[in-house]
Amino acid sequence: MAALPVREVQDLIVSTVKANRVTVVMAETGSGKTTQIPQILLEAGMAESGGIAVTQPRRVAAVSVARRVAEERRCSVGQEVGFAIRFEQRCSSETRILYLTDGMLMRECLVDDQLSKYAVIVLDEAHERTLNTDILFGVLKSLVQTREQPLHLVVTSATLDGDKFSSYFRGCPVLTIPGRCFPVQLSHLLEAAEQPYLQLAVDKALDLHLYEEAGDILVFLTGQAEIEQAVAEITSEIANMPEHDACPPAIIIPLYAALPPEQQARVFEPAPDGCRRIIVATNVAETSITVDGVVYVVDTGVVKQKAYDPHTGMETLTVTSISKVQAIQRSGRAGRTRPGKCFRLYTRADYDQRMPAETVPEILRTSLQAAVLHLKTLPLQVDVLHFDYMDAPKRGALEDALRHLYLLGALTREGAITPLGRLMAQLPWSLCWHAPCWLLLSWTAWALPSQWWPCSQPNPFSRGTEDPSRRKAWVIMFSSSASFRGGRPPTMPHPGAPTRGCL
Ligand SMILES: Nc1ncnc2c1ncn2[C@@H]1O[C@H](COP(=O)(O)OP(=O)(O)OP(=O)(O)O)[C@@H](O)[C@H]1O
Repeated sequence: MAALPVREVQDLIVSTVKANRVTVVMAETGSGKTTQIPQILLEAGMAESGGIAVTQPRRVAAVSVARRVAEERRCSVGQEVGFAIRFEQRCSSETRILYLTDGMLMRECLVDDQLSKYAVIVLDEAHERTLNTDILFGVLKSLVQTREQPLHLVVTSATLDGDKFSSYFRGCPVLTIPGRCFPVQLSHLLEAAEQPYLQLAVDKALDLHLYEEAGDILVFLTGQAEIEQAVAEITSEIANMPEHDACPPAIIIPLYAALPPEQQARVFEPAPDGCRRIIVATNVAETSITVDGVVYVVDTGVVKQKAYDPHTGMETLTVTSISKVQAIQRSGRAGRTRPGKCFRLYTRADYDQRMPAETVPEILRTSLQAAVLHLKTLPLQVDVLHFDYMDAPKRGALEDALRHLYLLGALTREGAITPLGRLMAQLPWSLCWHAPCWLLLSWTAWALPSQWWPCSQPNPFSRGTEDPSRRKAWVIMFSSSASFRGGRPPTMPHPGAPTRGCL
């Protein structure tokens, strides 16, 4: 196989990264940004004074890419190449290239705000514009200027606005690398469909399975319930095909973030001979990952995304149209190990006229109170009003968020986070539920007869019992049980414990 496009220009990449504190690299999906750039920089001796960290917006990508690069470098994961995600890290003092989620890199700042373990940080899939990535942009932009020991930042994506990124990063160079691995043939619906997208996607997957040549199929849907329904329908349709249709065997594989890691890993296991895999996934499969064997992509054009309604103050997960950037990323899951085809279940006019060019950054579609609380939990002393945002929220809205958090007791008058604020940041509920919940809790605590209290503890809120430490302990106990319902017992170490022992 010919060299990947990124390898063709490796000398240019090395000289540009060495000569600049920040470099933006744009290259087609599958051209080798995630797997090759860190190796190129390692081979050029750029990991001598520190390691190379490569951030990924999703855990599944961090793990699968680390495995691939370790395979290419003929080492075990955890030696020269490692990964660090919530609850799991495979790295050691030998590790030079570390793939980690952007949340994990943020938590590294907890112990070392200079990130002194790293000589190079690659912010991959920068177009995703998660809250964490946007904060890292601001933090690292300042760190590359101020850190004594040189730090190089590389920002990569197939689909970002190079000019905007360059002007944000003080006019840094933008390397645009041409060429892709294999061609991907795109097709759109000729006219708007009348069926719901779920039905369309199931029908398309069955059609491809029956009539197209060998190759796995990747179908994009929006969430777990839909995926389970699609998996059940495809499985039952294939099982009920009349024998004369000579339907070949197929394995149907779901993929979504809430699946246990060992089930997610099934996506990377090759199909048995003569068998086709049909993978039904959320946008966890949209960027970064290579699923060897995928030839056909079915793009429904929708995604489930966090949205904030300023009128109700509620955050909701809403099914909404993807952006053009996401459509390009989805089609880019084909054409990585062989030529591919992408079937878009929407018209060309929809793509041209209805789809937004880019995904709205998370900071602009999330509750600002939650975002500000998140910023305040960081040890970075972020000044939320003057932080160097790439797309800054309105100042008035930031001030409202600060005021509201102060009224909830999450911040002090000076704007510092309180212990209650830290608890609130851990709870799995939308912030708009906190005030009623705390009120209900206080009322219950005040009203309950003392013998009903757990473990016959005296009621810390009852009249006459004024022991503040007991009161605090009970609040912590209550909050802990709430956070446990969110899936993580409070006594466990924080999932984002930094990568101790790595590099
Ligand atoms: N697990 C894998 N199995 C087989 N081939 C792989 C695997 N991972 C990567 N590759 C090969 O390496 C190429 C480069 O992958 P890489 O993830 O570095 O591309 P990329 O430019 O980062 O893509 P994207 O923009 O989609 O993240 C792929 O196109 C594919 O040919």
